[in-house]
Amino acid sequence: MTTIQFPDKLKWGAATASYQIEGAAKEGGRTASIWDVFSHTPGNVKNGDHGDHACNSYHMYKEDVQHLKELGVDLYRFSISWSRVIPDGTGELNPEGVEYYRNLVQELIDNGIEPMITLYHWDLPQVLQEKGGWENRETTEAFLAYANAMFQEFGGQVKKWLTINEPWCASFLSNYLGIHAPGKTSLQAAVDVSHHLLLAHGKAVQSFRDLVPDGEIGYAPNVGWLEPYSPNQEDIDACKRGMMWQKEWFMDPVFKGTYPETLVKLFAEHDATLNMEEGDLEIISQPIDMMGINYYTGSLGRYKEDGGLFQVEEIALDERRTDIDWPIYSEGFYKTLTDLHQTYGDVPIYITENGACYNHGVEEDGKVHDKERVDYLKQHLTALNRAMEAGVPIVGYIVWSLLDNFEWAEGYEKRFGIIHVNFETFERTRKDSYYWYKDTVKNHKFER
Ligand SMILES: CCOCCOc1ccc(-c2cn(C[C@@H]3NC[C@@H](O)[C@H]3O)nn2)cc1
Repeated sequence: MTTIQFPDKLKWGAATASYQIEGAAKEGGRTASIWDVFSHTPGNVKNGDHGDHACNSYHMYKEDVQHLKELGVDLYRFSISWSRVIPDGTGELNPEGVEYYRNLVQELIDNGIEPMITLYHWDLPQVLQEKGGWENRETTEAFLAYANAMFQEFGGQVKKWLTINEPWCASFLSNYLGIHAPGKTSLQAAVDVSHHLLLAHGKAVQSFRDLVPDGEIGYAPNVGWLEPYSPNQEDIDACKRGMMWQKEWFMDPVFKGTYPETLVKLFAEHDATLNMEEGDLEIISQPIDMMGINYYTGSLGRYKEDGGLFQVEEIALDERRTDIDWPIYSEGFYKTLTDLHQTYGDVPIYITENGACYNHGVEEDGKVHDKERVDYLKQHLTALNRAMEAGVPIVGYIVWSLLDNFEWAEGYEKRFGIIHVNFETFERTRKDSYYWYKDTVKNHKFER
C-alpha cells in the first residue's frame, strides 16, 4: 500500500449549482431561466427531465449543510440563481430570493463551513435571453449589476467568489453545438457569447476590488486533456488546436490580455468574427486572485481532415469509462495542471470540480457501494498530489458533486454525487465514497 499525503494547508470542499439542486423553480419569487425553458422543450433533456424540483435543496438546505458538516470539509461551493434574486434580470432584488441565500450562508458559517459562491452557473434569466442573452453586449452590464448586488449582500460574510463557471460550456457547447441551453448552433453566436462572458467576468472583478476588498475572486474554466495519438506533428498540432478551444481561448485573454490568433483566424475562416471594443481586453485581463479548474476526462487526439472545426478526433486511451461514457484519464489531470502552471504562472488554483458519474442505486443493505467512484477519486487525487509536488500552486480540491443532481442534458440518470438522491422522495443516502472522502479530508491522506 502507498500513502498519498496532502499538505495540511490544502482546502477540501464539495460543490453544487443552483439549477441542478434547488428545485422550487416557481417558488419564492423565482422566474424562469434559460434552463427552465430549455429543459421543458421536448427533446432537449434525457427522459424529459427538468429542474422544477431537482434535489429540493431550496427546502432541504439545512440537511445538506449537516451532510457537509459531518463530511468535515472546509468549503462549500454553490451558485446563486440570478433569476431567484433578480427576477427581472435587472432592477429590483427579490427579498425572498436573497433571504434563501442569506439563510444558506448563515447555516454554513454556523456549522464552520466557508461558502464559495459561483455567480454564473449557466442559469441566465429568460427575461435577458429574450433581449439577446449573452449575445447582447448589454448583458455584461446586467451581470455587473447582479454581481454588485451580490457582493453588497454577501461580501461581508463570503470571501471566495467565482464569476463564470465553465465559459466553454456556456458559450460553445450551448450556442454552437446546441447541446446545452439556449441550444443554438451558430459559431458566430458562440464567439460573441464567449467574449461577453469574459467581459462580464472582467467587469465584476474590477468592481469586486471596491466592494469586497478583503475577498478573493476568480473564474472556473473546464479543460479536457488531449494527448497526441502519435509523435506525428499533425497529431501534436491537432491536439493543441483542440485544447485551445477550452484553454487558450478562455485563459489567454484573462492572463495575457490577448486572444489566440490561431483561433481568431480559424473562427473567421468559418465566418465567425471576434467583435471587440476598445478597452475590452484591459477589462478582461484584470488580475484575479485564483483560478478554478474543472477537470473530468481526457483522451488521445489524432489529426482528422474532416474532424470538425479543429480537424481532430478523440480516441479513448482504453476501455475504462465512467457511466457517462467519459474515458478515465488521471494522467491527463496531471498534464493539464502542469501545463497550466508552465503557461500561466503561479496563479493559485482551486480544483473547483473533479468527480465521476457512476449510477449506483441504494442496495438492500441500505448502502451505495460506489467503489468505482472511490477508485476514480484516488487516481485523480494521486495525480493532483504529483502536480503539487511538481510545484503547481494548488490550494483547494472541491469534489463534484455533494449530491446526485440534474446533470444538464443528461438529466437525473447520470449521478455524480457522493450522496445518492431519490428524486421522488428526495431522501439522501451517503455513498461509500462519502465516507472515503470524509476520512481523506480528516487525515489529509489516503492509502492506495
Ligand atoms: C465536443 C462534443 O462534446 C459533446 C458533449 O460535450 C460536453 C462537454 C462537457 C460537458 C460537461 C459536463 N460537465 C459536468 C458539469 N460541469 C459543471 C457542473 O454543472 C457539472 O454538472 N462538465 N463538462 C458536457 C458535455
